[in-house]
Amino acid sequence: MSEASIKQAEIAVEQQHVDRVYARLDELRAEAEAMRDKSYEYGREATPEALNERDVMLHHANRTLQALNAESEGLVFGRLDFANGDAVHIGRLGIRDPQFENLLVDWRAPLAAAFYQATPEQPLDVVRRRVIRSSREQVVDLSDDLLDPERAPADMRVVGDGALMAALTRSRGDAMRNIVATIQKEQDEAIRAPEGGVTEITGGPGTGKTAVALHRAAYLLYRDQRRLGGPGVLVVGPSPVFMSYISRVLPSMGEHNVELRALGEVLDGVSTAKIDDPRTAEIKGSSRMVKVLRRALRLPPPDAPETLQVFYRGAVLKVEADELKRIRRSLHNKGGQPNKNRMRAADALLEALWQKAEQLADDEFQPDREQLITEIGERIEFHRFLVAWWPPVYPMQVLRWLSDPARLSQAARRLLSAEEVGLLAKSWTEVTEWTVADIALIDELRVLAGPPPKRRRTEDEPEQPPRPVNYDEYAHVVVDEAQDLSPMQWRMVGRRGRHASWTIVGDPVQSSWPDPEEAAAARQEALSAQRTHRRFTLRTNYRNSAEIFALAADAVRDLVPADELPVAVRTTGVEPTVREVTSEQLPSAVRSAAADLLRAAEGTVGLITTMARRDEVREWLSTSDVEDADRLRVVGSLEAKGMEYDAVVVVDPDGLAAESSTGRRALYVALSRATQLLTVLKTA
Ligand SMILES: Nc1ncnc2c1ncn2[C@@H]1O[C@H](COP(=O)(O)OP(=O)(O)OP(=O)(O)O)[C@@H](O)[C@H]1O
Repeated sequence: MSEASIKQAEIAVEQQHVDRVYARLDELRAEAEAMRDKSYEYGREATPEALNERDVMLHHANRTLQALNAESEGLVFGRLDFANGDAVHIGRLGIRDPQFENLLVDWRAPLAAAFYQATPEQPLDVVRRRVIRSSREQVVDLSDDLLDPERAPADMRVVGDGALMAALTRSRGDAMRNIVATIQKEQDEAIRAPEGGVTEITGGPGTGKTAVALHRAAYLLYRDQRRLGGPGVLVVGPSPVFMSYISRVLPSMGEHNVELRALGEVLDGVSTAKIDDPRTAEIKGSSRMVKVLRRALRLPPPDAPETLQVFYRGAVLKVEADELKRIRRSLHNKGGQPNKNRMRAADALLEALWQKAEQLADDEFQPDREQLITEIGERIEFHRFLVAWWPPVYPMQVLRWLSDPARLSQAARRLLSAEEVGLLAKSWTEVTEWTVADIALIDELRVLAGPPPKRRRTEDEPEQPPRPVNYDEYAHVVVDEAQDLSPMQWRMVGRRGRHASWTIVGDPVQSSWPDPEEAAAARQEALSAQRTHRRFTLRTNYRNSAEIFALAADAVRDLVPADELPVAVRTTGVEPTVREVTSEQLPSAVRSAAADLLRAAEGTVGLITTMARRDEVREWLSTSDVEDADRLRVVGSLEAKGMEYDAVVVVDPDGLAAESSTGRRALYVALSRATQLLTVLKTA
């Protein structure tokens, strides 16, 4: 038999099994739907037991349906043949036949671990590992590894080679896919590491850190649904574009209950993707800001009254400016959140008024302490004074107040330079949209100020759903592109995982944060409650061709020891194109490079340029009639973090490297985004 017909015969064998799996899937789906319908009937009897039973049944039925209805593509993707003649099929779910025999083993189950861990050196009783590729319910390709030829039966057929290579050369499209069929051993070790404490996964571009982090989340959810289910897992990443890029990976594995949030979306009620210029972002992210904000909250609000004067039974009681200042200082010195100290502030003012009254007491004016405090405390004018002098503070309003350079200088004395004060004040003047860096400051202020009193709902306002107040209920937090979190962002994210276990993935070489030591200290503080730290390093770059990665690595060779850079496994024989043009020629060069790559590559084409030039480059392309422009994405260097495109044009690499103090690293990120083709356009 020819090799092709052997393969066809083996495909037919696997197709039979795949058909059985899908038939059983239909049965299970029908059973779950029947259970769901039955649970509604239970609900009609309103006894507490019946309602409770209904909830349990409904929850179970819905979860089962969610898992069964996950994308059916690639449901069965692997098979292991063991030395004792047994065989199991591996898939995205576990499915048993009515006799409870395994038809399909969930990739996360212990029995499936050998699929990822067996090697020719350590075959773990596996003779043949088979990767099965399907299109919908049809098996289209197979690829085998013969791991233990000595123990293989004589009639065992081995077909195809390189399931991984085949997966890597396929075009990627707009959304990241799951890699369950081709997870590699070093990746699997990180995915299946125990849950507790901190699991840190580092590695260069394209080593699968994001993929591994998401598969780890799916694995942990499978292992401990009870603890991690519900809103138990939070995944934080750099940008909404990135979150949308990775958003299908977990649902494709049947996991829907994971919160994915970009750094600009971590805080409820406000969401932004706007990025400050590098210098301003650097100041806003620095841990010096904690003190600046603390001091800002101690300052009197703008237009606070300077004296307090009350007429009481014929006497004028007056608390002067200095004394009011002293009272404010002593209230703050006692600690506590200003919003929780409003009653204390009222008491302190009334006490000061009583002391004035006591000083004025004579034969005719005989004030009584209790009486005075009750009487003045109930007056509307006193409440008006209190609201102006010690108002409820709202985090965003405090930042707006700091657009006044004089006020900000006071809060930032000896912490920020005059230039830094100028930049911040300017960024908060007439804000129409907050920036990603502002979100961490707003969150810090939320905690420092305490909850403001609840505004009374007007009748036509809908009731808001209850929100978590302290955000610390997550059981597991995954941080992606962790090298880019500023100290203030570490504080914000750290608050979400006070009692959680953590998976942290990143690559220090790709960092755009200028002071790594400061960020490391903030990160250590955020994770200070964690006792266990385990580390994994991924060393193989699965994204770029070797030719593309060699050029990308040149951007950082003198910044990093060579053995800290990953190794790209795929050679294509296609070198990146580097072209030099004049500034005048650049717009047309960009248009023609984009058009060339759209013709040459399937899937997405990314144009990566400086943050400052992004809109201009978009403009150049919008006026051209490039075909297939819906496959084009124009992004600034920071927005390219974590992203991947089939082909990439890097526009003005020197400008990109010069854009910030970490520009060379940003250039390394930009040059390492392409899976197939790369064009670099330099300006002379
Ligand atoms: N074992 C694998 N099988 C198939 N594809 C893989 C495998 N590992 C990684 N990939 C693919 O390689 C690409 C890069 O993976 P990923 O984005 O997770 O890398 P990363 O380390 O997070 O990269 P970066 O640091 O550049 O953001 C993705 O397309 C991913 O699906």
